[in-house]
Amino acid sequence: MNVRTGLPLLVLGALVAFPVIDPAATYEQTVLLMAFLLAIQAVSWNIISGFAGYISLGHSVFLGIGAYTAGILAARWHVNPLVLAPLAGVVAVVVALLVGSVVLRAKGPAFVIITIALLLVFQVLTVNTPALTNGSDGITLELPSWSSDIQNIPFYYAFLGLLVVTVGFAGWIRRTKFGTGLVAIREDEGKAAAIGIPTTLYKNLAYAASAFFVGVAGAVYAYFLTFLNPLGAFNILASVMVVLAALVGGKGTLWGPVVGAFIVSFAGEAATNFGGESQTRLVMFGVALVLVVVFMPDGLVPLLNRLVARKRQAVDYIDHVVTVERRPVEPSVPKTEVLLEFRDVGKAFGGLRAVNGVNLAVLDGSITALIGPNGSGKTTLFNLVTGIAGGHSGEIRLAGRPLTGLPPWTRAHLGLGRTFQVTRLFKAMTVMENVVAPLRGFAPGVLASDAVAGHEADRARELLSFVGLGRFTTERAGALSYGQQKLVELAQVLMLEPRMVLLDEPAGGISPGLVDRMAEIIRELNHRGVTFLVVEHNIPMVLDLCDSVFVVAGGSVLAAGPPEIIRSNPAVLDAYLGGVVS
Ligand SMILES: Nc1ncnc2c1ncn2[C@@H]1O[C@H](COP(=O)(O)OP(=O)(O)OP(=O)(O)O)[C@@H](O)[C@H]1O
Repeated sequence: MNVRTGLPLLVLGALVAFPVIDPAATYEQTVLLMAFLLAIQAVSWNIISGFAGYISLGHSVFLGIGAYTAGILAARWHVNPLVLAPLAGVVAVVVALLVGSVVLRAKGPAFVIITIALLLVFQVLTVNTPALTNGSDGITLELPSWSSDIQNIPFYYAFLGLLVVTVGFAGWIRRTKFGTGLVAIREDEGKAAAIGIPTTLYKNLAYAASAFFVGVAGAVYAYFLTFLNPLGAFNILASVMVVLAALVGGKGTLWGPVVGAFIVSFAGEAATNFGGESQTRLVMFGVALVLVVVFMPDGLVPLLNRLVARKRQAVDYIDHVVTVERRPVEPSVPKTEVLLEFRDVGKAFGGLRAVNGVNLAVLDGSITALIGPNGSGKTTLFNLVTGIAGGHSGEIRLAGRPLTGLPPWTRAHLGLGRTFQVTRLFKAMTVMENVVAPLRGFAPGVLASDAVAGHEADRARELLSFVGLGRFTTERAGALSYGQQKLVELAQVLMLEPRMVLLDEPAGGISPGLVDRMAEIIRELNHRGVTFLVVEHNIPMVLDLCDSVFVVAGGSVLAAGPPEIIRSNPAVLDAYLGGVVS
């Protein structure tokens, strides 16, 4: 057993034993159970905000919803609120799904503000529905059914048990394909969609998953308090504490929110005890938030992890050298069928016509180039094909199927892969995680499957060896050289088993040796049946590699044909190629 599993088990053992050893320590039990409650919320918050990167500043809204669900029903049905706890969790999930389908369309600061507004909306709702909630007078619940001798001990174990389950749940999510998808969304949502991850569904499920245990805990909390009112149940300070806990410990990590919740709870308690007035607590949280954001933006757990990793790196440092395995390339077969077609496609950004009546056909099995001066509309055409940009005129078809209206992930599932001009790997993930992240299709079973396992992991290893990076699987993607990142991005796209790959400047910014390797890989993949549309400024490479070339200028196709013709076309030479063609 190592420190990572041994330490939590040791702490858990001590926490389980504590009330047995000292049953009369009511105050300490209360402090601890409040820390457990904060940790349950912070770990849950971490699913939507730490993993997926959507910062919810009003997350304790689900605590209030769980508490009110249990409070209202317990008062009406005269049942123990603990029995209603699972139902409270389900109600929180239903609210999260309903609310999430609207609020998760917003991103960044807009989403943060909406989540605060949500807290206030529920506060106003509970005040203004007295028939259901007893309005601002609140709901008084029956006292716990057990003897006052043991007082808080059942609540202590209920919250501790819930915390263990919540941590287990969050840890399991992080290990699944769903969890990897959430981290991909956090790192680069557009890219995640382009590699087949249905981002809208993932975000909604993450929001719902982050609400369940908070709702369950809300029901237990209602019984613990035996009194509920709108201001207490939908409290902004309680929500800020959840965020602070996750930030202090390290959002996005499994244990960070737990560690942070204990630190924040104990510090808050100390401020209340020694600070004189309750305002001390507010000032302290405000100052702590600023200090954490400025000096420890990643939180405590990642900081400790980095310190340990730095030591380790000094011992087993690996030299970053790409080994190139040369493969024979046979002549490709003639192509006649159209795979990708643009029919009179136009796209304007305000008054600027970036793409203007483009007609273009990429033959199945070909390597087709799209060249043109900077700003001529090449990347915009790629964005229209992959669905990153919409709102165009005309029609784009893949294998005869119109792509209009399809989200980027469905286009990826149809066999459309794409690399980016500036590589867009998920830099915080390992090379392996990056390569297994794409989804070739979506079925509910995918969500729960292991992120890095089985056939997919084997295939990823195979692809990484193919591009010459087999030994970098455990390396963080951000630590690789730019050229290596380009190759990993290509391996990532190949996981989609694409029919067609759009390459945006594959040779841009990489060393001459890697340019040759890249051309060789493209040729070999083409020989295996992959069709390419390549945007590239390295004209000698393009003319050598491609079967046909489209030249665009000012958003329109200026010339098209095989490389020999393009090489000698006076209009093309004039507009673009100049002296670079050899
Ligand atoms: N999101 C956007 N909003 C406004 N204008 C844009 C946007 N994207 C592209 N443009 C403009 O559209 C035109 C075409 O840009 P695009 O990036 O497609 O050209 P490009 O041929 O790919 O250029 P480069 O070779 O430099 O990458 C440019 O004038 C650019 O400024």
